[in-house]
Amino acid sequence: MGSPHGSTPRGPAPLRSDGRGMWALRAAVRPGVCLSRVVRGRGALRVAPRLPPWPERTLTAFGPGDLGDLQGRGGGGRGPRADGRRRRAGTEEDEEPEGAEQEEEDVEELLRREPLLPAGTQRVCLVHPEVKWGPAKPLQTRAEWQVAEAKALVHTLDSWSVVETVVVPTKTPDKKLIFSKGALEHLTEKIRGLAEITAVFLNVERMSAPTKKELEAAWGVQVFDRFTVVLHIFRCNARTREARLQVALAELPVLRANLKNDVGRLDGRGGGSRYIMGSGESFMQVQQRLLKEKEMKIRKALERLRRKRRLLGTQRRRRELPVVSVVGYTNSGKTTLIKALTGDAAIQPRDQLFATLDVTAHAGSLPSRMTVIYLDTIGFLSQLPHSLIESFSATLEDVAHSDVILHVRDASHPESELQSASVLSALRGLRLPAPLLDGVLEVHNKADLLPGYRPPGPRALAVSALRGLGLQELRAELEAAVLRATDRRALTLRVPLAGAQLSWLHREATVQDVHVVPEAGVADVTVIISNAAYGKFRKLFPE
Ligand SMILES: Nc1nc2c(ncn2[C@@H]2O[C@H](COP(=O)(O)OP(=O)(O)OP(=O)(O)O)[C@@H](O)[C@H]2O)c(=O)[nH]1
Ligand SMILES: [Mg+2]
Repeated sequence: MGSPHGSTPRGPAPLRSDGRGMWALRAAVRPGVCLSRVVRGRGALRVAPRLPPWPERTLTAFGPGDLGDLQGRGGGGRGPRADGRRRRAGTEEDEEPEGAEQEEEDVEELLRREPLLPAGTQRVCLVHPEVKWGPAKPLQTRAEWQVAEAKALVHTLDSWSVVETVVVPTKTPDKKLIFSKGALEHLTEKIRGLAEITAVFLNVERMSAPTKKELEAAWGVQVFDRFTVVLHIFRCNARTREARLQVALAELPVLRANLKNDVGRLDGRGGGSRYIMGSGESFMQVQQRLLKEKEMKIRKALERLRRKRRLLGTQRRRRELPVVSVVGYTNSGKTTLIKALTGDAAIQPRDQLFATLDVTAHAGSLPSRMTVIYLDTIGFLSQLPHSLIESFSATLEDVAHSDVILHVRDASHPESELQSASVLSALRGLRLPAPLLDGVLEVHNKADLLPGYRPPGPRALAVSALRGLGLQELRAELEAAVLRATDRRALTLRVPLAGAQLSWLHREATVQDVHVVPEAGVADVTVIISNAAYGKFRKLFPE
């Protein structure tokens, strides 16, 4: 993406989840953002966003960041479609295969299905198993921050609230028996006594189906794990078609587990293994087949979208606008920083987890007036199952194809180091090209909350996106990084007005500014030029 003038080609980066259960998500360019014109040179880009109603709060996402997508297509949800269908004549897009229309309708129908969790008010008792000792102890995180993050997840959902929090020591949060017998009895007594609660949020990554069944029977209310709650948030916040499909894919393991539970219940009444009349299939087999078919449909629809995105990526590369992916832990200030760097008044950062689920692209200019595209991405969160990451993995491809990665850290957060380690570990899991990973720029945001703050290490910059502090330095650093990554330089060259240099530069480079000095018969020309072209220029026009 955006690798002007012969930068190193980068292959697609196969994705894998990292070992820490970190994840990230990218969806599609926000619907309703219009890009009027994209060309090289100055003043080329104008973004006129029309915001859809945003959810109250976001974690992070990566958009395809495709300028084609900015052209009012953006994708699914409430916006115009980004569904892989042929839209414009004269592009490289393939014709839709026969029957695609019907398939699209089937998928739409499938996406209309009921959410996993019931709509409406939930008064939640948050149960946090605190690992006190043993190998499962998280390396750095303290219980209160895990609890705070879990509460923030719950409060992200409309009309959900945490009415009670219980921290229970455990040695084995990932096993079927999460609690010791005594602890479970004590907990059950407590939960049974909380008449006002409607559900329990057990703050473990993933609960097995038998554990869920057992706890629900003991406590008399539904029990959700972190995976289910995050999935529900995604489902509520997903706007684009791609995000919705990815949520549907991520839901499948839960549906399969629920099916086993349901059939188990039926079996208890002697019904689960009965054959459906005449079909030769048991109830369980029919349901499994339907889920398999659903999975195939979703995967096919996603593949169509991704093919489309790859094509658009090729088109964008031709337009030669460099791309900066802005990544970071949720709530670190990514969206606020992009707003500050681009002056895009329509961007609305929210103090809420997973507010940014759909990736959006925003144009901004750097000191030499070079236009860059900032991709706002979905945030990272620790302790989420790999299957969730895998479902969303394709949406991270754009980060692998960007020119520079800007890692935004919340320097004021007590767990800033841990968050940073999680993000870097997730980025490593994306198997990004080495130069991209090595060149990650780090900004320590929210410096306004830490008077006199100096970031440790030479490569980090302290900024306040909210107060506009440190942005000049950041823009200069970004420009240097973009030029490095795209193998170009920004120069001001003095050329004779009578010579062929000026027209050569207009042809072979991006002329940003021409300042004529008539009395000397020369012009000072500011250009962004590839190193190769500059070599040619010097050969043709020696100093
Ligand atoms: N004090 C202070 N607050 C900031 C700063 N930057 C962002 N914030 C606040 O931090 C909160 C989160 O900001 P966002 O820009 O939405 O963060 P994000 O990283 O995009 O979050 P997600 O999209 O949810 O991952 C908002 O309430 C911002 O006002 C800053 O420099 N200083
Ligand atoms: Mg955001």
